[in-house]
Amino acid sequence: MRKPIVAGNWKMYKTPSEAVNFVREVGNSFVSVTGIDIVICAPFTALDRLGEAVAGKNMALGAQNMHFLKEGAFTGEIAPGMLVELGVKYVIIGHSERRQFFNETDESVNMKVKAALAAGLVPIVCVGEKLAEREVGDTFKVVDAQTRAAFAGVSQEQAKDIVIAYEPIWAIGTGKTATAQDANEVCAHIRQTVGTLYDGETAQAIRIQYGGSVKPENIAELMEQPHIDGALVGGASLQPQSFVALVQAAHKQ
Ligand SMILES: O=C[C@H](O)COP(=O)(O)O
Repeated sequence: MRKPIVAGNWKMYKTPSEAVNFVREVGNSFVSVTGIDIVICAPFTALDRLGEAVAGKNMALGAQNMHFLKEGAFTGEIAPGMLVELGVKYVIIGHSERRQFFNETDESVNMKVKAALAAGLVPIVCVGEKLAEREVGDTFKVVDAQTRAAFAGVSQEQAKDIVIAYEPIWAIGTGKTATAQDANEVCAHIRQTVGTLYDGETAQAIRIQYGGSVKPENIAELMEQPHIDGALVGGASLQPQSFVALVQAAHKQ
């Protein structure tokens, strides 16, 4: 039985004080919630104060990116150990916005996945096709290649800890969601790919989220699907009431 995971990806929104106010407004909503992992992936600048704010609130902290080296002369970059010291548990790797705007490649994604695992962070690895790729029927081919590349050189034991987020790029921030059935079909294919890389047990253990215009209104149907274990949520995770509603709707499944 895979534990569901709902993660908010705040992208480049919220100052540190806005982030702390969010947690204050969420209050104790999640304190007695069990059986689901609840994660906030905040901007780097908010992580320190958030670490204190979420203590005892049953929310884990995530970052949205990191460098693959432990340290070095890389102006503007953040190393895995810097995140660990702030109490960060998860890190999004290879989000399509980073692939599109910041030259993230399958190779750098793989290096970051390995570095995150080595540092004790749980990578949330994003895969997903562009609209043009979907239209020519290449969805499976694209997610298959991205998944294989991301897991290259990762041991079976480590692979089980990785979370994959399937995010069709055309559904991000557009209000267009893949149908729950279509999303499930792609997640099933990703699971199958993991199975060919490792084995059936690993494929069954790995958690796969869907992302792309997820809202409190559509999360339940997505979570009902057998291969969807959670959601990576952008816009709808920014308001406390909406985030609480997302977790509640996801948790009923
Ligand atoms: O990481 C989150 C995704 O990019 C989805 O964003 P969205 O929920 O605003 O469509």
